[in-house]
Formats: sequence, structure tokens, C-alpha cells
Amino acid sequence: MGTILTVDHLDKAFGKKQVLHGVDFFVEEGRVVALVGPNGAGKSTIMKAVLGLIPVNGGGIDIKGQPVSITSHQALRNVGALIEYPGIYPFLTGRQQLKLFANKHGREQNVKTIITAMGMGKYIDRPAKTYSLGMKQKLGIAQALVNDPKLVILDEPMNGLDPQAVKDLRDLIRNLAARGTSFLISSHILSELEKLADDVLILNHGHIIKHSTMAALEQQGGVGYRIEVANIDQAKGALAVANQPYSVVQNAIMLTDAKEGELNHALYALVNAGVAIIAIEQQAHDLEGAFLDMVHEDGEA
Ligand SMILES: Nc1ncnc2c1ncn2[C@@H]1O[C@H](COP(=O)(O)OP(=O)(O)OP(=O)(O)O)[C@@H](O)[C@H]1O
Repeated sequence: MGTILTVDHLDKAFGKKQVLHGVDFFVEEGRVVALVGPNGAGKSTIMKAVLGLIPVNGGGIDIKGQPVSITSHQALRNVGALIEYPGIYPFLTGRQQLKLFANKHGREQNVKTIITAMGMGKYIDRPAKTYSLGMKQKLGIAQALVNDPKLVILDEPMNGLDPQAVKDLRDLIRNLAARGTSFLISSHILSELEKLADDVLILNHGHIIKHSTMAALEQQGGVGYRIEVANIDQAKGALAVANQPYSVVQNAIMLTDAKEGELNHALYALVNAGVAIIAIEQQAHDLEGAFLDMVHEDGEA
């Protein structure tokens, strides 16, 4: 699989404020790439630049060998996007709007397919002014997908969606990616993208501070364990003697980011001290923690 999007040393300033500093990354075909970062990190600015919506001060954007800029939009024919708020015409129905966005070729079928895939059949023939926030968001995503683009750029697509809609959207994106569609998806909530993304770009203060696969980031997040004990004070004493770092939540010992052998070491110390162990649970990988550590180390308090 080749590269569909290359962002090369992108610089952007708004007035005197430098917002992007030499941003470099690429998106490969069929990959779902998460663009993650705190509020104001520059996620939307990158997306607007990739879509040729704002001028940049340096660097370049290339989609499948063609440059994109504020004056050069040819490469965007195969790109679908939802940036910030979906553009909705209140007096048109959802279906009428999708038809407006859909290319002439295969219009009827593409519109029907996306309505079914997004589960919008019940309300698609009502005027959009009667839609809830989540319905409008889904319509915006459907507009981005209706022409079966090769690259899809979605800024905070899960905003306003209920848990079922979030799951449906994830399934749809994974299916499209399996057929070769590439996605660049922003969020400041890493856990939201955990089940969805193949690759992660972490942006802080306009710098890419990490470009990694989701799998590698999960490893970095480390594994945690929760050890429930009968007597928490006795357990704390035993772990202190064994020099084992831990934290306490109610009547349980927590080992966060546990290195190999650490669980054994802690259990050995507890059993040796006669502490009754009631339960041991493995905690999910602490991705959010890994993300916050990286941003914090980079200088975001
Ligand atoms: N049109 C503009 N004029 C001036 N400053 C701007 C403009 N657009 C964005 N900025 C500034 O650029 C920085 C990056 O904004 P951007 O919207 O790209 O961040 P973000 O990572 O998408 O944030 P969020 O998670 O809050 O959506 C912020 O400091 C913001 O105030």
C-alpha cells in the first residue's frame, strides 16, 4: 500500500502567533490515523491546511502526488471531510442534502448506501431543522462519505453521537479502511480512538511529539493490576518492606504501568507477609495516561 497524504514541514502562523511548527507526517492507504492533542494544539488547523482552506507559511501538502494549497484544489476531488460544524441547510431534508453533495455518477445508489450504513432511514426525509445534534453530525459524516472518497478527514466526528452511533461509525470506518479508504480523524480523547485507529499522531503546541502505531502506544501505556486484599494496612506494610511501588484505591492495591515480573514480586511479598488476597484483576492498558505523560513531558501542565 502506498502513501495517500504527505504533510511536509508545515508552518502556520495566525498573525504573530506560530500555531504549527514544521509538522511532518504521512497517511498510508487503508490506514485510520488518529490526530490527538490537547485543546488548541493545532489539530483543526492541520486539517484545514490539508483541505486547502487556509494559507500556510511554509512547507507542503501532497495528496497522491498532487500538491494542495489555498489555490490548488485539484487533488481534493477524492477527499471527503467534516471540519468543525456540519454545513446543513435547515429547510432541506437529509436526503436532499446528500443528493446535493453526491457526484452525478451513481448518485441514487451512493445516497441510499450511506443512509443505510449510517442508520439514518427513520429521519432522512424530514427537514434537517428538526434534527438533533447527533442526527446533524451523522448527516455531516454521511456528506463526507457519500462519494466514496479515497481519503476522509474528520474533525471530532464522535461529537454528539450516542454510544450506538459511535459503534456504528467505528464499524463503518473499519469496513471502509479494509477496502482501502484512508482516514485522518482528530480527537482530544484518545480512548475514543483506541478501538478505531491504526496509527496515532500526538500533537502538542503545534509540534508532532509522537507518530506511532496504536499497538506500540498501547505497549507504552503499560499494564495495570488491581489486587484486592482483606487487610489493606497489612498489605501496605508488606509492599513497603519489599520496595514495591503501588497506590491504594479503597481496599485494593493498584500496580500501574507494571513492568515484567512486578506482579509476581508484589504477590510474593503479600503472600509471604500472610496477607489474604481476595481477587486479582488486570486493568486495561492506560492509553490516556500514556498520552497525558507525553504531553506533560513536552511542557503542557
Ligand atoms: N482564525 C484564527 N485566528 C487566530 N488564531 C487562530 C485561528 N484559528 C485557530 N487559531 C489558534 O490556533 C491554535 C490552534 O487552534 P486549533 O483550532 O487548530 O486547535 P485544535 O487542536 O483543533 O483545538 P480543539 O481541540 O480545541 O479543537 C489555537 O491557539 C487557536 O486559538
